[in-house]
Amino acid sequence: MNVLEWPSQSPDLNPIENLWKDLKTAVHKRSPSNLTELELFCKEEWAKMSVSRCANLVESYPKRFAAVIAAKGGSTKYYFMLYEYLCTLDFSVFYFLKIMIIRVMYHFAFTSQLSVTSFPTVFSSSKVKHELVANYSHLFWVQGSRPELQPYMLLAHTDVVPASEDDAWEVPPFSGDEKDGFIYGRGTMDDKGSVMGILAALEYILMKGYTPQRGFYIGLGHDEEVHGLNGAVNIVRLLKERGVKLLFVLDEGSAILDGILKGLDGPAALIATSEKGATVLKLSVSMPPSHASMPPRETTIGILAAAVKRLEENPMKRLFGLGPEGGMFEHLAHKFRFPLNFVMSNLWLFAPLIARIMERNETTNAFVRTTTAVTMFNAGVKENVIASYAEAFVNMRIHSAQTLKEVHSVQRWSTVGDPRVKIEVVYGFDPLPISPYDETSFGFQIIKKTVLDMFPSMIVAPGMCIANTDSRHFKDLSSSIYRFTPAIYKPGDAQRFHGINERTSRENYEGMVQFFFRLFQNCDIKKLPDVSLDHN
Ligand SMILES: CCCCCCCC/C=C\CCCCCCCC(=O)N[C@@H](Cc1c[nH]c2ccccc12)C(=O)O
Repeated sequence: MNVLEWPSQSPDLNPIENLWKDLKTAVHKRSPSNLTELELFCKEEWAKMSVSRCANLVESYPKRFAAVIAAKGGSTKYYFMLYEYLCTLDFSVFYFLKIMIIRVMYHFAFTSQLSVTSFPTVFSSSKVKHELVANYSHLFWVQGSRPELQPYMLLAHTDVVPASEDDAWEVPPFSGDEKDGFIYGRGTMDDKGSVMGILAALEYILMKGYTPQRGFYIGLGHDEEVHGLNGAVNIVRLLKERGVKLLFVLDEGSAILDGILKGLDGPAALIATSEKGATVLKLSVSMPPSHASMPPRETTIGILAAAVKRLEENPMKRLFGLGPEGGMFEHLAHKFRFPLNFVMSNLWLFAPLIARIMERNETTNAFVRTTTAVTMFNAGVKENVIASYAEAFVNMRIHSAQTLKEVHSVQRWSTVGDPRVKIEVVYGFDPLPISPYDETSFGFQIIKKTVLDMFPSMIVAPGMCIANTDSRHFKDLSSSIYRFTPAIYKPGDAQRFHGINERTSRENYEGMVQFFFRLFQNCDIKKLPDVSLDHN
């Protein structure tokens, strides 16, 4: 891995300076009267900063960069705009913000350079066209020798969710250190492992002098963890403008599960043919603030907490067997131990019983229903003031047998059930269509063949992605969207996604490179392999 220098600390080049200005102005307006209030207001105002404001600042980076080069490293107009604020900032109070933004900058510095030196053949080959999209996402076009063949596309993303060194990681989360055969670090599973696997495989295949017959695209998004609205969405826009239609799309979202589905003997490669829908709701309660010595019978916090508790105590209805997860378990049925094999083969009868067993575990519960997760709760400004405002964010993942509209109405009318709780929809989309997986589905069968080339006795079945991926933005470009990473996950690994000790084994990483190396070649085969889903 090519580790770059830290980005310049020039104020012209650091978007943190603009955010500090915003923060300072906002906090100043609220006139904090002591240190506690100052800290509180800072945190509240920081939480209010919009993603689009940050994205705009980051997007202005190339302009600033050009201005600094033009000034031969000297000051630019950007510097003078910020200078007065810089002079007044208390660096100790803002230290944690600074660290956060430096990390973001470091990330962008890495992704925008994308290791040209690590993949010299990729970046110098006449067969590969590389372009930056929305400044930080990458689009590669690898030209095939037979332009009449429809291209396919591989997706991955370079951005990650935050990780804190205070969270008891076995090795620092941004070190990329190897321990006992595992590479640790934020992003190793989600999703820098795929980025590196795809690029390393491309590097090798080009070095080998192989010319693919079927052209393909590689899209590496930079903002998947915040919905892909700049990266994936703009890649799709570009491809649409160019009239591209894709034979299939392959993204993260499922894997080889070994021991995660209880009762299943041996590992199973689950190629997800769909993904759940999602919605984020904001619940809020407002009332006039008052003195803590004369509390009203109910407070904003109490009302909202009760609504949140109702949401947690009343999960959405069981839908197991009514979506693509039904097909998944039926395909796997013969690999389950008795009596589960019999039960799984007869979901029409036993689905309600299996649902009750599966809902006991948080990973398998996600296949049973639309899930409800209360992820943020903010309220109160002072310990002796009755909070005038309380808000909670609820993140729901919608089962394929339900719609966004249905979920919204259930929450509004039955579960929250208190008109004092305002419900706003922050974001939402329906479950994704189910991609084909029959014997004539080129994408599915080629992915399956590639898995079987590597692991001849592996059971391969259509699966279901319980989270969300950038591939959902590609549904107008292809009806064959698959989510699968050739990594083997064991019990405990699911908790490493967005959690602590995210890691990938050396074997998984090697497997990733091998998989894509073989996939590039398998996509050139003339006739689909004669395999059916039941033959493994
Ligand atoms: C979530 C992991 C479950 C683990 C299950 C165990 C099996 C592991 C097999 C495969 C790996 C799954 C990979 C999932 C990729 C998830 C990518 C991701 O995290 N995307 C975000 C997108 C997102 C960001 N904010 C929101 C808000 C609302 C909906 C979606 C998103 C995500 O799904 O959270």
